[in-house]
Amino acid sequence: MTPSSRLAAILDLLTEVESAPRPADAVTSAFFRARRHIDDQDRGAMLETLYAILRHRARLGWWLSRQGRAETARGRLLAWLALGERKGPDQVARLFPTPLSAADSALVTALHGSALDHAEMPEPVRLECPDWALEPLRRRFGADFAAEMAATLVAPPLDLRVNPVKTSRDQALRGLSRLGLRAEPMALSPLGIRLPDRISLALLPGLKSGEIEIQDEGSQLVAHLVEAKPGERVVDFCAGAGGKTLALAAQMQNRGHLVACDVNEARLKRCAERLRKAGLHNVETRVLASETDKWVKRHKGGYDRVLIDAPCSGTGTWRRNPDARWRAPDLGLSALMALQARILASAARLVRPGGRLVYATCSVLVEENEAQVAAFLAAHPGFALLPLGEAFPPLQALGDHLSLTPKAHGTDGFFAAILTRQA
Ligand SMILES: C[S@@+](CC[C@H](N)C(=O)[O-])C[C@H]1O[C@@H](n2cnc3c(N)ncnc32)[C@H](O)[C@@H]1O
Repeated sequence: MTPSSRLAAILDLLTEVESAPRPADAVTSAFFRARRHIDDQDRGAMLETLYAILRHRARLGWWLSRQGRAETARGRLLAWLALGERKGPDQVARLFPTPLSAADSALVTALHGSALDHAEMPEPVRLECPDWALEPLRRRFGADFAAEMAATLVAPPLDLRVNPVKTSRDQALRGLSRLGLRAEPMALSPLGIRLPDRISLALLPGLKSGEIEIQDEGSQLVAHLVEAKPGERVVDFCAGAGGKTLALAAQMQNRGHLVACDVNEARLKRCAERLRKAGLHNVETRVLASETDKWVKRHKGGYDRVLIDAPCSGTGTWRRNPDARWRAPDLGLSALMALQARILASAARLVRPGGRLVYATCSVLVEENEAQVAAFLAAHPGFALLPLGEAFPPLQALGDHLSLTPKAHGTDGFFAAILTRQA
């Protein structure tokens, strides 16, 4: 691609991402599937620019409205070229795929030479924090609020989890090094591998063969804390497309019974496909009508381990999905919290006496995490908190709950509490 045709494609992609109600990663996958002629190098460069623009969305919007421009994809791309790539008006005019209007040229001329951040920007704009999450995040992070928000604006490394049913971590590391890729074992997750450099996923044949999966270290640790053992009966209550189901089934080495439940049938179908590819066949997928589906009542006390990876605000995923912060949770925070409490109370019935319940979210908000667990324990005296270090000694220093954040731990934001049902 010439620089100009690449910019035209970026503008098309950005326009689609901004107009579609779906997450940016889903839109980009569909975009490139429909344009197989775009090679890996161009695709990588396009994604880099797209994600840089998404990470600066509020600040670019602030500059546009200061110049009296509407916040459109075209305006944002022009502002990015001037502020982020520091291109002058002549360069932008040469590169841009369509002629610049007088207003476009005026915009680029006005912005050229300025930094992306400006002293007059309100803090939520400078930190790219949406209004709906401002107060809960300030409460959660206190003096660390700005630093934690800044950490969500740094591109994350590529995290992989090895599928122990097909290979070992050492073997996978050797394979990556033979491909000339820098890869290191993760500090905390025993099956994790981190690739610090940006690479094309096409370079990883293990993804196709099911030997490795893409999974953030925090998500791997949540699955690890379930400690599902071969031969046990386990439920993944909010299994979705199966990120953690795959990890649990692999821990069980294909022995025992794992039920992957969700209210969303399409996600469970995707989960079943991924399980097949990974060579995991001890899993039953089950569509629930709601968290109080009759199936739950019929299987009261029937499972050794239950994982609830609850629907949540997703505030822990902003580093990987920078566009997610601009989509307020569909339900609103308080309805989401009420749903989490209902799911927790209902799914807890599945745990046998002496069994383990893990409540997890990819949120960093206290309301969805510690407060939710405290309310559950107060209402369910038959359950007790198992301190993290007792379940997995390498995490002892983290306190009673797993509470990960991008700044403090270099992972996505994840929460997990381990609860045991008294025998
Ligand atoms: C955070 S996502 C799960 C992600 C998944 N565990 C993974 O690791 O890929 C939460 C899931 O909860 C499901 N969910 C929402 N409401 C539910 C309910 N009432 N009962 C069970 N699952 C529900 C959603 O469909 C969604 O797939």
